[in-house]
Amino acid sequence: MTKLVILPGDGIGPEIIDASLPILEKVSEKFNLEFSMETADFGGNAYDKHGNPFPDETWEKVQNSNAVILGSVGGPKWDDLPRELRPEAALLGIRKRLGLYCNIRPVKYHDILASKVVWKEEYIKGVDIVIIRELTGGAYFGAKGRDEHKAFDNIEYTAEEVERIVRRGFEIAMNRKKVLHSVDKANVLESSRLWREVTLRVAKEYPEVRLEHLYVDNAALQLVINPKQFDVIVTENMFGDILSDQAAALAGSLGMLPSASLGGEIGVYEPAHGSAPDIAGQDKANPLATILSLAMMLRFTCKNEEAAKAIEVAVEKVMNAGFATIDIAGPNSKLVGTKEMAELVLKEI
Ligand SMILES: NC(=O)C1=CN([C@@H]2O[C@H](COP(=O)(O)OP(=O)(O)OC[C@H]3O[C@@H](n4cnc5c(N)ncnc54)[C@H](O)[C@@H]3O)[C@@H](O)[C@H]2O)C=CC1
Ligand SMILES: CC(C)CC(=O)C(=O)O
Ligand SMILES: [Mg+2]
Repeated sequence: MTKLVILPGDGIGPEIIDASLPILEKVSEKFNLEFSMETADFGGNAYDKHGNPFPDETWEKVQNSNAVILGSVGGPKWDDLPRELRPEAALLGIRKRLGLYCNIRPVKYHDILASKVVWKEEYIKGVDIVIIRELTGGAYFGAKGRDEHKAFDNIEYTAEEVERIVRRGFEIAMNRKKVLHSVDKANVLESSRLWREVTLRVAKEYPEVRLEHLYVDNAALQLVINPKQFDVIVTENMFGDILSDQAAALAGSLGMLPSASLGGEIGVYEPAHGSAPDIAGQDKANPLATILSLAMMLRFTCKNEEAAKAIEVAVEKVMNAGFATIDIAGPNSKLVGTKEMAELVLKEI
C-alpha cells in the first residue's frame, strides 16, 4: 500500500489534480497497485482557512505518507503577505522539512510540437534533457535581511550539500549518455567556486562521465542556440529554477514539465510550473506535467517502471493523435481542455 497525500493548492492546482488522479486509479487497477489518498490544505487556500499556508494537520498527514502529489501554490491574492505566511513559504518548507535536496526535471521535445516551438526542427528534434536542480540550499534558504535601505538573500552551500547533489548528477549521467553539464557562476560567486571544486573532486570517481562546466549566463544561451548538446544538467537551486522554466520552451510549454523532488524517505511529485492565475478556473491548463509527475511517483516511490511507462506511453499516444491543450496547440491540433486531455490519457492506459 502506498500512502499518498494530495495537496491540490491554488490557482490551476485543484483542476489539474482533479483531472489527473483518475489516471492513478486506472493504473492501480491495471497493475494491481494499492494506494490510499488523503487530501490536505496547503498554500494560499490553507492560509485563508487556517492562517497558516502549511498547517500542522497537513504536516502530520505528510509525515505519515509515502509520497506527496502537489498541484501548485501561490497567486496575487497572497502576494502582500509577510514572507513566512506566503504560499511559497509552504512550498519551501515542505522541501526543507522532508530533506528533498534533489529535484529532477525532465525536458523532452515531441515532434508534434514542431509548429509550436520557435526553433527550426533540426535544432530541436530529439531534445531529451534531465535538469537536476539542488532544492534545499542557495539563495532561497540562506540568511535574509531587510531594512529601509538594504536587502539581501545569501547564497549558502556547504561542501556536503554540493557533493550529494552533484553525485546524483553523475549517477544519472552514468545511466544515460555519460555526459554531465555542471552549471555555476564560478567566475564571480564564492558558492559557485565551492560548487566547481567539489564537482571536480567527485568527477574523479566517475571517469567514464564527460564533465563540462558552464557559467549560468552561457548555459542560458546554449539552451537556446544548441539544446541538443545537453543530456544531464546539474545546478544549484535558483539557477535550476530559472533554467528549467527556460528549458520548458523546448518542450513547448511549462505545462509539459513534470518533476520529482527526492532525497528523503517521502518524495514530492509536482509539475514544474506554478499556479498560472492567468488561466485558472477556465479548463485551459495542460494537465500533462502533473500526469507525467504521477509517472515519476510510480517510478521513484513505487519502483514500478512498467506502470510509469504505461502513463508516459499513453501521453505520447494522445499527443501523436494530435490532441493538445491551448498552450501546445498548433494549427492542425485537436484542441481540448484540461479534463478532456486527462480523460484521453486515461483511455489509452
Ligand atoms: N511549484 C509551485 O507551486 C510554483 C508556484 N509558483 C507561483 O505561481 C504563481 C504564478 O507564477 P508565474 O510566475 O506566473 O508562473 P506559472 O508557472 O504559474 O505561469 C507561467 C506561464 O506559464 C503558463 N502555464 C503554467 N502552467 C501551465 C499549464 N499547466 N498549462 C498551460 N499553461 C501553463 C501560465 O499560464 C503563465 O503564462 C506565483 O504565485 C508563483 O509564486 C510559481 C512556480 C512554481
Ligand atoms: C516558490 C518557488 C521556488 C517555486 C518555483 O518556482 C519552482 O519550484 O520552480
Ligand atoms: Mg520555478
